[in-house]
Amino acid sequence: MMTDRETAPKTDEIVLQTENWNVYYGDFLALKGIFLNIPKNKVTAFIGPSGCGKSTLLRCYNRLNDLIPIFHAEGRMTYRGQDLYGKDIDPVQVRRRIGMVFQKPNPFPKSIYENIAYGARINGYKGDMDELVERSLRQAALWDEVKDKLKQSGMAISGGQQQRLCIARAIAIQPDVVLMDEPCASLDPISTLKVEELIHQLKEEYTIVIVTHNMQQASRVADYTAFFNVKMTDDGKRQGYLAECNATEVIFQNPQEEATQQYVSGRFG
Ligand SMILES: Nc1ncnc2c1ncn2[C@@H]1O[C@H](COP(=O)(O)OP(=O)(O)OP(=O)(O)O)[C@@H](O)[C@H]1O
Repeated sequence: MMTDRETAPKTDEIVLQTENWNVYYGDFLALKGIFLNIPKNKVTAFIGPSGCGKSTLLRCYNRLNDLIPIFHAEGRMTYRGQDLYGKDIDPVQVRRRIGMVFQKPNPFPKSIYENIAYGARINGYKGDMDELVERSLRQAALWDEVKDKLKQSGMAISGGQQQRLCIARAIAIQPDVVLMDEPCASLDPISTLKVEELIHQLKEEYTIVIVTHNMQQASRVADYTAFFNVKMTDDGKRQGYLAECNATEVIFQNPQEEATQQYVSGRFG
């Protein structure tokens, strides 16, 4: 059996690193002993059965769990070598560098243009706003579909377009990392493929971590895949842990752990 320390990719430049990371909700230890490296300009997918802590870990990376009063974490999590949970770290600044796209598209009830411009403006963007809006929408592969209706509501477009608008909004503030929590869960197959193509392009500029329940999606988009699992504790609690992380083709074709093999071949989860 591999040790946890051996589960992380080592060859690439590392952007996010966790060492012996434990997450509690109240006194419930939801995620235990995570050692994981997230490499630069790659897509890392988190897969695993429900409740294994994929979203919990993802939300740790941009301090989003801070908003949950019963959350607390132990261990070390660094972003480019800096302690993400250090006393002098401003979570708002963290979220500027490490953006997030959620499962359900959540555009602001504002125009398509303002969906991009608003965040950029409150983040102090001083450049040409028209240019930023166009560039962000182009990067999100949405420009051609919305260029003639920038003043229309961002909520009056299809779900797939809304999700690409949310991605455009996330990248408009020029983050370093984009976290995606099941970004295609509410999309039709064609929109899903568009978002997957987009993820491929975005990794040229950004580091991406994606939670997905869709194993085909992980195999299509991810360079690395981390398989999380749950185990029953003696007192009957379901505790999440990182079973294995490796190059995606290894996880899908030649995993080291029996549970990974069973999960990727659809035998549980
Ligand atoms: N806000 C919260 N308060 C208390 N417990 C929570 C909270 N959020 C998550 N949990 C618990 O933490 C564990 C991990 O949940 P999490 O949502 O991270 O798992 P997941 O792998 O993303 O699951 P899914 O695939 O179903 O979305 C679960 O036992 C869950 O019930």
